[in-house]
This record gives sequence, structure tokens and C-alpha cells, in this order.
Amino acid sequence: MTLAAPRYELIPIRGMLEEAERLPAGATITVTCSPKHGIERTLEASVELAKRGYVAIPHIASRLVRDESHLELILQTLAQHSLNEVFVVGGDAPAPVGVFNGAVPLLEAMAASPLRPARIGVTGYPEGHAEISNDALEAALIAKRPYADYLVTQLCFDSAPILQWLTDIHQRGIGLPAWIGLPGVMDPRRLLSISLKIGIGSSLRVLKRNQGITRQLWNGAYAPDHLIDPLLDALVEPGAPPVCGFHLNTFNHVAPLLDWQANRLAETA
Ligand SMILES: NC(=O)C1=CN([C@@H]2O[C@H](COP(=O)(O)OP(=O)(O)OC[C@H]3O[C@@H](n4cnc5c(N)ncnc54)[C@H](O)[C@@H]3O)[C@@H](O)[C@H]2O)C=CC1
Ligand SMILES: Nc1nc(=O)c2c([nH]1)NC[C@@H]1CN(c3ccc(C(=O)N[C@@H](CCC(=O)O)C(=O)O)cc3)CN21
Repeated sequence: MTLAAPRYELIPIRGMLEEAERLPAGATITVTCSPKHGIERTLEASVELAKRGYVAIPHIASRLVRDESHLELILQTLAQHSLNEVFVVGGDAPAPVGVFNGAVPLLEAMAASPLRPARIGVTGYPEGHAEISNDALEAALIAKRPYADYLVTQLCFDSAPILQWLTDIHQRGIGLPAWIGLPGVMDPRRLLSISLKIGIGSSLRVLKRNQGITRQLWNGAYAPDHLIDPLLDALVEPGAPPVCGFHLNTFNHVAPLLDWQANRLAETA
């Protein structure tokens, strides 16, 4: 377990390529997908990143895929550009634009295609989801298992639920390793508003109860040390759940995150 080779998540908006250029050559970059900009924007950005030598992993929002032929077009684009890994999510669209109402039916349709990408990631929720019941999340996780290679955990501001959830799915034999989603280094007010927008509530309340972290959250930049320290300690224990590494949600603020990462690595070297 180390911070040495994380994944970096970027949002495909103006300035994304300049942010990407700050990252180490060949870095692995996942590209978000929103109802506002659609899947095509995510694919175009991923192709640009791949051309520049990065390993690009587009997020595919299932609810934005119209039908089987739209899916086939997406898979063709991926194959043409040797993008052989995707992160499949339901997507934040309040209603599906077409026939796929979540990740599971899209994964089933992908599995039936000869153009299925070689590796597929799916979501995990250490503290549940604001709009989706725990039962529905659990059913979806079980249904995704045969199609998925790994999980990426949703943003969470408390290490305890992350560890608890990873341990729980490991003990139940779900058998998928996880990339642990961490918030990047940035203005805490922006982070707070993003978190509220994407429906992350309960661990923010944990943060507010913690005086030390509240100070860190409101003065200067937020940095995820309070999350990563307990995770690094716990995940090297024998019998710990399988973890691939850290998935850093940069929100396109790459420079402060790289400074923080370099400092952390220098401290532990
Ligand atoms: N955890 C993460 O890193 C990320 C999470 N998301 C968001 O998480 C939500 C669910 O995506 P998945 O975890 O892949 O769930 P999923 O597609 O596996 O769906 C689980 C259950 O929730 C329903 N569902 C799916 N999307 C929904 C939505 N937007 N609103 C209400 N119900 C929905 C499905 O019909 C299913 O019953 C979406 O809002 C998605 O955009 C998006 C990107 C990254
Ligand atoms: N529910 C949910 N949806 C997601 O898309 C998502 C998660 N959760 N959790 C992990 C990451 C975080 N993601 C995010 C979070 C925030 C923005 C965001 O702030 N977007 C701004 C700027 C984009 C623009 O200017 O168009 C926005 O206003 O939507 C984007 C992706 C993508 N992932």
C-alpha cells in the first residue's frame, strides 16, 4: 500500500489538458462523465490523453447511453484508440436517457459484445448513497461482481467507514480489490460544495465534530492526511482487504496535490 502510483481523476472541462501535463509521464488518469457534458466529451478527452501517452480510463455513465447501438459506437471508439479500461457508473442523470437505468444492465450488454474492454471498474459506497437504498446498492454490487475487475470507493471524509466497508466485503467474499477514492488538496469551501452536490453528507458531519480537522478544513487548503494515515496503517496488517491503491479526485487542481504527494513520499522514504 503506497501513495507512489495513484490514479488521478480529471474533469473534462476547459484547462483539463494543461492540468494533465503537470502529471508524471504515463500517469493513469480517469475522466469523469456528467449529464451536463455527456459521454462523448469524456471519450474525446480520454482520446486526447491517450495520444499524449497517459493511460486514460473514461467513466461511462450508463444512464446516458441511449441503446445498444449507442453502446456499440462507444465500444468502437474505445477499441480504435486502444482504451481498454473503463469505469462504469449509473451516472447522475435523474432519469435514464434510454434503455439502461443503471450500471448492471450496461455491464451485461458490454459483456455480450466482442468489443468488451479488457478491464472494468465499478463503484463502492463506504457510507451509502444519498439517493439509493443500501439494499439496492448491495443488490447492484452482487450483480456487478461477475463483470468487474475492481471497485473504486466513493469520496468519504472518514477512514473508519472506508476500512469497515472494505473489511466487510472482503469477509463476505465479494473478492474485488479496491482503489480507495480520496479528495485532493484544495480550497475547503469548494470541496464542501462539491461534496454536497454529489450527495456526500454523513462523513462531512464527522469532519465537523473533529476540531483539528475542522480547523484544517476552514483555514488554508484541505489535504487528506487524516484519511490516508489510518488507511496506510491498517491496510498493511495481515489479512487486510485487498487494495490496489489510491484514486485521487483532483477536481483539476493538480499542482497542490502533487506537492502534497511529493512531501508525503519524502517523509516516508
Ligand atoms: N462512486 C463513485 O465514484 C461515483 C459515483 N457516481 C454516481 O453514483 C450513483 C450511482 O451509480 P452506481 O453506483 O454505478 O449505481 P448503479 O448504476 O449500480 O445503481 C444502483 C441502483 O441505483 C439505481 N440508480 C442508478 N443511478 C441512479 C441515480 N442517478 N439516481 C437514482 N438511482 C440510481 C439503479 O437503478 C440501481 O437500482 C450515480 O449518481 C453515479 O453517477 C458517479 C461517478 C463516480
Ligand atoms: N455522484 C457522483 N458523481 C460523480 O460524478 C462522481 C462522484 N459521485 N464521486 C466521485 C467523483 C467526483 N466527481 C466529480 C465531482 C465534482 C465535479 C464538479 O464539480 N463539476 C463541476 C465542474 C464541471 C463544469 O464546470 O462543467 C460542475 O459544475 O459540475 C465533477 C466530477 C466525479 N465522481
